[in-house]
Amino acid sequence: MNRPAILALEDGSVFHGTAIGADGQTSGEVVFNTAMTGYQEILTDPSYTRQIVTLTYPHIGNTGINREDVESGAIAAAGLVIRDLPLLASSFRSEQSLSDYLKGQNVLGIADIDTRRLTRILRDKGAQNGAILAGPEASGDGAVERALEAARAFPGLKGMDLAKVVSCQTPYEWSEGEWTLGEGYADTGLGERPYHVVAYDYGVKRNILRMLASRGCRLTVVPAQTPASEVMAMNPDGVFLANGPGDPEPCDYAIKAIGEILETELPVFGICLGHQLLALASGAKTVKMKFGHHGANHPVQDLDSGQVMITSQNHGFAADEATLPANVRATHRSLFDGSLQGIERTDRPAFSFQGHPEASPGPRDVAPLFDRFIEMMKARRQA
Ligand SMILES: NC(=O)CC[C@H](N)C(=O)O
Repeated sequence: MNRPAILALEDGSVFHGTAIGADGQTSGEVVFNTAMTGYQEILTDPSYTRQIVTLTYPHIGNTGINREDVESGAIAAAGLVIRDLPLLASSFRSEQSLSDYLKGQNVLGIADIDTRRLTRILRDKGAQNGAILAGPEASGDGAVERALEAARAFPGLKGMDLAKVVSCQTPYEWSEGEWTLGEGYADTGLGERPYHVVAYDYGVKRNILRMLASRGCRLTVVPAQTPASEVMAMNPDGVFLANGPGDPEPCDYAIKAIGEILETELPVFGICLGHQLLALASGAKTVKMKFGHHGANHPVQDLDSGQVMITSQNHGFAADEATLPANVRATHRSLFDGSLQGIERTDRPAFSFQGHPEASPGPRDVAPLFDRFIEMMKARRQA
């Protein structure tokens, strides 16, 4: 039996569809993602915390759910919006249906709505605060009004510090990711993995940790609010700044710690929220984008080589190129809207990227950025 669901937006738009996850109510910022694959990675990306994700590709759930293709331990998105849930999931790796997965984690989803109409609204008006009601909540008198009220009650992501909310609470070591001594990774005689990297967990995706580990890094993952002094006391070869949800600007603890780390000669590499925080700690400003970048085929240009890379993206804020101080250089730009996609410090071994070099939706064009971080750590050690 179909269960009803309602999606309402702050602008008054209402969509009636079918519940595919848990019953109840959820609210968040409604965004759209244009990737054709990767719904598991998207749902479990901690950067989607408090966001309701609309997938523009119409058939979602075809390959079911497996245990491996996850970026964290649980679904992070506040809800899922799709056009069509196939009746059958088919893959030799599938262990569960998308619908059961959502229900099992008490996450709401809505299907059978016109996601093209929804996406046009989000593109024209910008990301909207919204709410989903599902099951008994979505039927009967006043359901639409309740949904609209819940959508308008969501305060919006601007000013919301979520990095410290989703971060790990205690430090842990990470070593998953096959490491073989490859060309360019000279054995330093310091054991299996030669570089010790402290990774700030603002909502880190597991494949980032795997990609660092597979390049010879021993990782200590630390909570978002760890002071710089504690990180320095671990005597790392480099510091990694993770991706994460919410607005970077209110993360004052992170901006302060990164500022202190930048006073040393430690190599620093940031991805997404980590990129925005490196920019803020260097004196630049960040802005909220209209509808952000969420997809798996965004062209980004390397400003030095002129090369264009196909990249995965998931961000709603951006570092503002016009505010970069003299010691920060723009290295990458989006060819969709010209927004800043990468920076480097001219006075420090520190750089960052706005998109997701760890993602591999097909293209792996940006993966060499991980090698660049390794090279920086190697150079420091040889200096
Ligand atoms: N993926 C991320 O790290 C996202 C960064 C930040 N929360 C944004 O929306 O811009």
